[in-house]
Amino acid sequence: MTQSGLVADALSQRTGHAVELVGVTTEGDVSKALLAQIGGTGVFVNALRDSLLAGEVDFAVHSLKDLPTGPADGIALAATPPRDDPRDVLCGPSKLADLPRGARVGTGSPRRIAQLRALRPDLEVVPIRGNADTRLRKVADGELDAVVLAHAGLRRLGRLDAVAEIFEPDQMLPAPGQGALALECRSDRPELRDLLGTVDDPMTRAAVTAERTVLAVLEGGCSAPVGTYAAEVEQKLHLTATVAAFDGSRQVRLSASGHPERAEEIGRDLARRLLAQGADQLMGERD
Ligand SMILES: NCc1[nH]cc(CCC(=O)O)c1CC(=O)O
Repeated sequence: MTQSGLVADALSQRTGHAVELVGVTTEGDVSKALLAQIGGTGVFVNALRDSLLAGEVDFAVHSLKDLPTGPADGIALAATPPRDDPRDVLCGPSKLADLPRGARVGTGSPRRIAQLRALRPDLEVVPIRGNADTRLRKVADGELDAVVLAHAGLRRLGRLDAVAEIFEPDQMLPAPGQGALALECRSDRPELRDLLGTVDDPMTRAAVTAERTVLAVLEGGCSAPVGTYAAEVEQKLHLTATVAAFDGSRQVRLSASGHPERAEEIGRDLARRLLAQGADQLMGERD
């Protein structure tokens, strides 16, 4: 609701149209199952798309990283607004290096677990679910020593005060699409698509296209230990991607760059190079 409100304000400003927020509860909001088990199949997305197709709402705002990589029938990606900070953060009493040996760190994301274990093999990683406030409360209550969350989500909720450390992409590569939003509408509404397109940012779209193509070629969802980060460097799109063993013992990490218009090709080539270096074997391993 918070991020949709921000998008509604930006759209009203650009187009002069009033935007009404309609709350839709998704399976991802209510299910207690770990995202590593139910994620990647659109649990935060499907109910919103059903609402679009039923004509109950005109457009939907998603966190782009929650979108499955495959296309959806009758649905168009009308805009990717300028991306927020894509990095992951540690919330707790200290930076990662200063946490005591064996500290309990909450995250259910195989990508974050694998990269955390590579940085600090001694930590006890504890799977958690729930929204950001629920997770932060577990630290405040002393149930956990720290949690890993996305900077973008915390910023939108006004909870950056909880951040102890921002992970640079060379320590922890974010999820494909992290920090970016996706505006979807029905593909049979070209005028609406144009209106929504007023908040589109082409460089964000190029970056998330490259990142999500890596994930698609690796056939991973949000449960895959795949980290990516693409950004503009000297007018080129620079992409880095990693596949990490779940126990943190090994990582394949590669980079590529090219013209932003070739984002998909850059992502596809990088994914193939990762596979050639054993990425598929790393992805198949659990514990
Ligand atoms: N899968 C949960 C999810 N989906 C989007 C965000 C917020 C960050 C974003 O918009 O990319 C989060 C929470 C998190 O990862 O901490």
